[in-house]
Amino acid sequence: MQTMQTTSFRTEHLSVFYGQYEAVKNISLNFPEQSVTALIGPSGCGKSTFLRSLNRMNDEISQAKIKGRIWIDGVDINDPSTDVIQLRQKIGMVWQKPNPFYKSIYENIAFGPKYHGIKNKKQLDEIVESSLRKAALWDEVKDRLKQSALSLSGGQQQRLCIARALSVNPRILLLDEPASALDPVSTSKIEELIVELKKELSIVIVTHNMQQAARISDYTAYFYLGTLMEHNETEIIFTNPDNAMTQEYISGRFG
Ligand SMILES: Nc1ncnc2c1ncn2[C@@H]1O[C@H](COP(=O)(O)OP(=O)(O)OP(=O)(O)O)[C@@H](O)[C@H]1O
Repeated sequence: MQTMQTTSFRTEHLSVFYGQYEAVKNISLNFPEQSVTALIGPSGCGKSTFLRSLNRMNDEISQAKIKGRIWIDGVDINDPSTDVIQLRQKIGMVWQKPNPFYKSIYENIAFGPKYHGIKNKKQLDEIVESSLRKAALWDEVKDRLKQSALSLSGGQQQRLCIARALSVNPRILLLDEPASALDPVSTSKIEELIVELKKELSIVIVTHNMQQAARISDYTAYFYLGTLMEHNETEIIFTNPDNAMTQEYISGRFG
């Protein structure tokens, strides 16, 4: 019998600075396995900054610095010995705007596995098919794998980007408003997909859509001005939050 791979993932007193400005302040948050954690809060409160730091995307921003720790399976991801490419294999990310490579549908998915050394065509074919199936896109593209990824609709491109992230077998998926640029039908497909994917992964999603957070997440973290105001099971946050500001935000009274 195959045993489920386990992964522990958490931040400990994490702060993120842009120069002197502290955009994320001392946040300790645990991301349980096989669950979705939604990060919510008004514009500019540090959600994306926090999310990007979770797989070191902030490394690309020269003035961004972090304090505190991010632990994956007991390893500090910012330790100098951490290989960032390997880290991003374990912790995949999908952005708000679909960003497929200017390549075929097949090559978008095969790119990561090839980069990590898989050369066998049959093996690559299998990975492409299974990744597209997991992203609920296979049936729509199986007869046009050689076509450009840019020939797909926006919603299909976003599922392709999710399939691309899945192709290297991540343990964690970071999603930064993955459906905000999509129509309602594509949005509900992405939401269904997230609920399906959490059976194997831990997912962290930034969303401005309160209904979406309530529908798909197990835990919700409410950010305000860079601090974590409240974190709890989503049901509690949406029915009986501790903090009056959380209540006001989720009921649309500010933000
Ligand atoms: N590259 C950057 N350089 C300097 N400051 C930045 C940078 N990126 C973000 N900030 C600042 O950090 C703060 C947090 O921004 P961030 O984008 O993380 O917030 P957010 O909650 O994700 O906002 P939104 O919901 O509007 O996407 C903001 O004040 C923003 O102006």
